[in-house]
Amino acid sequence: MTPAPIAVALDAPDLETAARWASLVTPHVSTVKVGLELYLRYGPDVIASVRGASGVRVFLDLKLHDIPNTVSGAARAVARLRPAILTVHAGGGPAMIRAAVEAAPHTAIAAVTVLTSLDEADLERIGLRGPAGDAVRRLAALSVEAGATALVCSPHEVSAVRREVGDGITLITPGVRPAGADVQDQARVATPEQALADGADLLVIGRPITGSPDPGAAAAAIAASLRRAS
Ligand SMILES: O=C(O)c1cc(=O)[nH]c(=O)n1[C@@H]1O[C@H](COP(=O)(O)O)[C@@H](O)[C@H]1O
Repeated sequence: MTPAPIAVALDAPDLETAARWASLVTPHVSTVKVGLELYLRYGPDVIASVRGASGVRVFLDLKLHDIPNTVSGAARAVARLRPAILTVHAGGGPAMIRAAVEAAPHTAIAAVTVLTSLDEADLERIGLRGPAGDAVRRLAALSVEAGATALVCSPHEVSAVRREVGDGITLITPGVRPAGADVQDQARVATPEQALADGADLLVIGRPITGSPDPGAAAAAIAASLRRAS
């Protein structure tokens, strides 16, 4: 069976747990995501550990955000690990995004538009007035112009972003919760079925899978619900 278009966020406190989660979910999902918690603790070795024997695609979510020269060096430093995807913050601007794209030519640079944990009151406070969708579309357009081949947005904006950037750009949506699941610190959420129907290419799902007593079964259940819905 083809693995589902899901990146399981391995936000684990230790490498053993992350590697265990990765091996339990990889028959069911296409990708695993390594974020700041694991990478800052274990560094580059974490990539080989979670890739394991299966060779699953690894999404390295470091959300780089600095001046272009610094991001260029950082992207070059991790490019040798050959992650399939590397995140940068779109708010770093076009020159920064382009620097990452040029420094990691074999990795898809994914620009994070507006974090899915922010609601409109938060955006107002940080000076991004108006609907979240407006900021997301603006950041998406500038990121693609700067060479990003993937974008991260919430499921709420994914159809508008698809209209903005067209086909050929990978749209990645965190903020995904199965019906009835706790939204925790996410603000702009939808179900996996809805996110996919609205045009997402890859769903980032963490705690609804890794917080389950049986992460393999939780991943398999979401993958099956996506197959039924498609
Ligand atoms: O870049 C990301 O992956 C990301 C962007 C964003 O806007 N929101 C967001 O939640 N994420 C990541 O997606 C994952 C979501 O995890 P859960 O909320 O546990 O499903 C976390 O690893 C976040 O770091």
